[in-house]
Amino acid sequence: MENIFRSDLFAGKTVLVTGGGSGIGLAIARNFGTLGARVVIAARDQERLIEAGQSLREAGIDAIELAVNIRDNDSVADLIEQLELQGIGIDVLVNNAGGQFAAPALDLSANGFRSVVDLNLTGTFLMCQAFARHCMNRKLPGCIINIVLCQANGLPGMAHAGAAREGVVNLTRTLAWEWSNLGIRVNAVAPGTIKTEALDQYDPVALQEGIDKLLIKRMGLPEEVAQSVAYLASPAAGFITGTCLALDGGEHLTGASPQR
Ligand SMILES: CCCCCCCCC/C=C/C(=O)SCCNC(=O)CCNC(=O)[C@H](O)C(C)(C)COP(=O)(O)OP(=O)(O)OC[C@H]1O[C@@H](n2cnc3c(N)ncnc32)[C@H](O)[C@@H]1OP(=O)(O)O
Ligand SMILES: NC(=O)C1=CN([C@@H]2O[C@H](COP(=O)(O)OP(=O)(O)OC[C@H]3O[C@@H](n4cnc5c(N)ncnc54)[C@H](OP(=O)(O)O)[C@@H]3O)[C@@H](O)[C@H]2O)C=CC1
Repeated sequence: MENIFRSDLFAGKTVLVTGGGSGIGLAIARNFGTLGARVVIAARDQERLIEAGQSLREAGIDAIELAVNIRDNDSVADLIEQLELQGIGIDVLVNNAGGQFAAPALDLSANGFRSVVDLNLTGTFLMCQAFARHCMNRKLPGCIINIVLCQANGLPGMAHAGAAREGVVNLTRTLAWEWSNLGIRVNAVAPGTIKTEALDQYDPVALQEGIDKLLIKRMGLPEEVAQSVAYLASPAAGFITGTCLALDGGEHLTGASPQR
């Protein structure tokens, strides 16, 4: 996909992408790297992360891999501490790590519900808070982009994820208020169905039914998410905060993918 941005747009900036070792997160990291940024990718699976980092370096991108479990506050604090010890300042945080499993609400165990909220909502909050403290230490502004999930019309079959992601959208608005005086802009991007390997865990028939309902009848591409994120992090979006951009082929109008 053609990149519409200037190749030195993020020169001198460092971008941290959680879940940057795969799928959408890796596309986001690659895009920022192509636009001149140093990128830090962080996730749990170190083997996959190192492979992703190598692929970025082979493309001439300055990339660093670090371990993090965003559900664990100590692990989040360790990540930031390691960056600060290495003298690396983060300018842009992309909270992309997340996920869920499909299950009807009646079948969800309390622990299953909790684990998805813990990952997507609490984990995102912990990363945001650690980043805001990092910005305060540096006395520099920052930018947060939270990747959520198209949930505007409810999310049948994924009640835990819908609730958690709507929570992140509201968190995005609240943090935009609270941290405006720190010069931190906070926005979200809500992708619909995006073509990544992670979709293999979903029923292909349910996925196709969802796509058939869209106004733009195809899956989105990770690179399309990456370019929207780059826009929101760029000076062109300097007057935008507290918003959530739907990137979903119209799914926020037509409704979510059908329940299984
Ligand atoms: C509708 C069509 C849409 C079709 C339309 C679909 C559009 C898709 C758009 C979105 C795409 C993506 O997000 S793609 C991203 C894909 N990647 C992922 O989703 C992976 C992320 N998943 C995870 O990280 C984890 O599995 C996560 C869900 C957080 C749970 O982590 P934990 O380590 O806590 O997991 P565990 O300890 O094993 O389990 C905790 C509890 O959750 C329950 N649990 C875990 N996996 C389960 C499963 N597959 N099915 C049932 N229950 C499960 C367990 O039984 C436990 O409950 P008890 O037994 O009661 O203890
Ligand atoms: N593909 C799609 O259609 C859509 C995806 N999304 C969202 O976009 C994001 C990326 O999805 P996609 O690339 O498709 O899927 P992936 O499964 O490839 O991405 C999820 C990433 O999150 C990381 N991750 C999961 N749990 C944790 C954790 N506890 N701590 C740190 N990192 C974690 C994973 O790495 P690791 O396992 O190594 O920790 C992985 O890199 C997710 O939040 C997803 O829900 C939203 C809408 C649609």
